[in-house]
Amino acid sequence: MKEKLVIIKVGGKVVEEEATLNQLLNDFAAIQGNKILVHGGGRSATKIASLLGIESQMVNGRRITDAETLKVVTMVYGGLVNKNIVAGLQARGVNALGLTGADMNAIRSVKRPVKDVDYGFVGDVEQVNVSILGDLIKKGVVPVMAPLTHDGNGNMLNTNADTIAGETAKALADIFDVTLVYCFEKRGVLKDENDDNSVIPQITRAEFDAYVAQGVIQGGMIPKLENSFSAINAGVSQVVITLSSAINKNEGTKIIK
Ligand SMILES: Nc1ncnc2c1ncn2[C@@H]1O[C@H](COP(=O)(O)OP(=O)(O)O)[C@@H](O)[C@H]1O
Ligand SMILES: CC(=O)N[C@@H](CCC(=O)OP(=O)(O)O)C(=O)O
Repeated sequence: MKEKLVIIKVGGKVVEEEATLNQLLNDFAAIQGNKILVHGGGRSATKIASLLGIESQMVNGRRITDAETLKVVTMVYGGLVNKNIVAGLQARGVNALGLTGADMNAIRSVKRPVKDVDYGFVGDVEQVNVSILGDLIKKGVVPVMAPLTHDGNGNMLNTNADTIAGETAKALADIFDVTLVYCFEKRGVLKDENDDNSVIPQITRAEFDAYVAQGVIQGGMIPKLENSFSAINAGVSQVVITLSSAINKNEGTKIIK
């Protein structure tokens, strides 16, 4: 039987606020056994870019990443956000190791080809290094993964954190029994975005398509669910979308194959 592995992905709004981040780190520290934390930080990058006079542009939930923006996201995700989380986990007795995709060649990607949109320095994941991540985890190390990858030719690339979590979960499902939890500031996928009591407890692909057609599910929730279905159909045992303070509770929206 495969050992269990829990992968938690936490989004930008939670990591940017001290109180919600601290709560998440407490809850993450309480998880027993093998685990990985994948973080975003999109909101922090947008704020710091703005302070530097760089305007942010998102298309389909993805950041248009020109050369200057790439410098900002590398500093913010690989530096500020990642190291704050690593230090916070170390303070809680978790042996966290911060990684971008370049570190130990953890995730290699290819610059997204220009079709309708030129996303600039955005990477599509090609390969997750299962042996390196597996070895680290089996040694008791807890990887903390930033939403950055590399192309193997010396270039960093910006990669959406939901995708990092989904692709890492899929790759590690070869050697672990993986549970993937997307946590954010809402209680799950909602029937009415403004009503926190309207959580959809479980969702199939067909229901997802219908909700998108009705406009119930939109924006950043669409790629999050696309990543979720991709993971559950590629051998990940469980995928859940839930509130960041509920990662250890049996709540939120469960993705059904
Ligand atoms: N039906 C829905 N239920 C919950 N959130 C939704 C829904 N439709 C759209 N959203 C939006 O999706 C957002 C989550 O996507 P995103 O901002 O990419 O998350 P993250 O911060 O985790 O990366 C929510 O903040 C919410 O505004
Ligand atoms: C290519 C791309 O869009 N990358 C994302 C990476 C950060 C991210 O995904 O952060 P959240 O989880 O907080 O949204 C971005 O720069 O916004």
